[in-house]
Amino acid sequence: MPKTEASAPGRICMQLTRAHGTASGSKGSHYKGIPLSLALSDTGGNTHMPDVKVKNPWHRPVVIVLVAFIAVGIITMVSISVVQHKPLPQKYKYGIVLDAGSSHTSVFIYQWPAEKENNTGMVQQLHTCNVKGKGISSYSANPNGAGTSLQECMDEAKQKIPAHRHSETPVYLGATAGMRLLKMEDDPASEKVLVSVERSLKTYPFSYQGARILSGQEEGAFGWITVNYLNENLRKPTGTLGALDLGGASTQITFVPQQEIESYDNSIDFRLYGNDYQLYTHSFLCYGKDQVLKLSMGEKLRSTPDKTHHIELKDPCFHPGYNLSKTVQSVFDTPCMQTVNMQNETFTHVGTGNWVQCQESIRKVFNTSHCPYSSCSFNGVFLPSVDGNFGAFSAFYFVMDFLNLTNDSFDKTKQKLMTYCSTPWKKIVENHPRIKEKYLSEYCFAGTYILTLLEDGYKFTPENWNDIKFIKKIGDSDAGWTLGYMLNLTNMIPAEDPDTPLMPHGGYVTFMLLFSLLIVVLLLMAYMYFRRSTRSGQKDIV
Ligand SMILES: Nc1ncnc2c1ncn2[C@@H]1O[C@H](COP(=O)(O)OP(=O)(O)O)[C@@H](O)[C@H]1O
Ligand SMILES: [Ca+2]
Repeated sequence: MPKTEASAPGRICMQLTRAHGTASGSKGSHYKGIPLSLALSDTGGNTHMPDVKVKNPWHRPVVIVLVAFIAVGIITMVSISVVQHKPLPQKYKYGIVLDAGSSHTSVFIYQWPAEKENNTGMVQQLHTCNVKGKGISSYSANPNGAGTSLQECMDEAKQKIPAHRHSETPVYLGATAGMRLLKMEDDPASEKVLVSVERSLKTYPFSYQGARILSGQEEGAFGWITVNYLNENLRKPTGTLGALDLGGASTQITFVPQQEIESYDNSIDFRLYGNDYQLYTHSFLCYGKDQVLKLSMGEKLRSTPDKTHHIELKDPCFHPGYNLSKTVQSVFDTPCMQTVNMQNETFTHVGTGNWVQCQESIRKVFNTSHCPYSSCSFNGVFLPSVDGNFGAFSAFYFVMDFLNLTNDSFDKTKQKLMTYCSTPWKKIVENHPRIKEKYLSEYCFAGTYILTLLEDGYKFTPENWNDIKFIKKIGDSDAGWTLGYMLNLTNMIPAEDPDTPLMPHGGYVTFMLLFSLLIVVLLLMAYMYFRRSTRSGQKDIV
């Protein structure tokens, strides 16, 4: 883990204190006029005492020069320390992370002040670019296309980052559930896609650091680090924010639980800024919203009694009046479920817009029949009881924001969803002419899935529903795993709390100036005092 640094201002302050001590010491050696008293005792009872004129030692040029030197020395020292600690014109460093998701790839450019990389909240998102087309896992049949697809956004990154910083700017690509599924389905194809994106990223003047598939735990943990870093929770003793991420192919839940974590796979330990955290995290592969839609449609197709004739799939999660011919292949082209043999290659997807039935059908994708722990979410996965506030981002936010459900009570959310799902498709299209019809048609399903996942899956209740904050950004930065991933790989989150300067720069400079002025004044006062006392001594002698 990264080093901690001792702060320079502290060291300089120490030197100054010592310099002060030396100055008073040298003053002491001139005090009391010892040579003078010795000369007097030597003269004893000599009655023919000559008219001794003792010279004031402070008037000796050497002493005056010495005092002047001390004063100049102190002033020089303070000036150097001021210049040394003057905030330089802000220099930024940069980092690039590519989020290769199942549905699409986004390029994130981060920047941070070069001298403050170990402080929380210092790294900010400078720019994002959405790669045109689908996610890299969709290029399994044409792997070279995956690398080429990144070019436009990477060219943009070259423009956004100053050229003299290019060579030191790290670039990381992290792929999530789409690539996890492709790896399961066709390992060589997933390797080819990774090689293709690697080759493409290496053609840029940045410092290429690797392209890999993140594990579900990493995706959850880095999302948690991102939201807590951005909220500046990590250096405070206050509580942390749980993280809920919903993608197209997987979903993650990560938080600090109150109870013991009963399964090893769900536990991650961190030491950040001197605090220990034990996180609970779980990633449900195949439970992203696009895969669950396939699971739920596949289930409906499977349970159709007559598979020999053209199937009209009546779907309560789609709006009344929605009617579209789809291929069977488009539902079963996933390793998340087994294919069903059907006579026809297509079916008609017909919406009926019934929220209660929609939720019933979604519940079927959660297996709650077994739980080897004291409590489970679904599919036999351990889940401690959810505790504290949660940030829900990615598709959790996109869907709930579209449905205008980011600030409602649980009951109101349910009620509004019911009304929305039963709204005729024609009206929905009329109301949202600019939104892609594929997205638009799926919001009823996606909203219902989110509610069901949070309530039935994660056991949120109407009472703690509002502990979930649907968020897109914190400050200027998107909530998501990418920032946490980069902070970790660049060692920007130290295990121990970095030393902070004793006082802010302005205060430090003022303190140093006042302190050295005080020393000069004291020296002058001492000079005046001893001049006077040596004069009166001379008078006594004379
Ligand atoms: N504006 C939007 N409205 C609804 N859904 C969106 C919007 N933008 C992105 N999404 C969805 O968010 C999800 C993002 O998932 P993604 O990160 O690609 O996958 P994963 O994290 O599972 O690898 C996808 O389901 C995508 O369709
Ligand atoms: Ca994602």
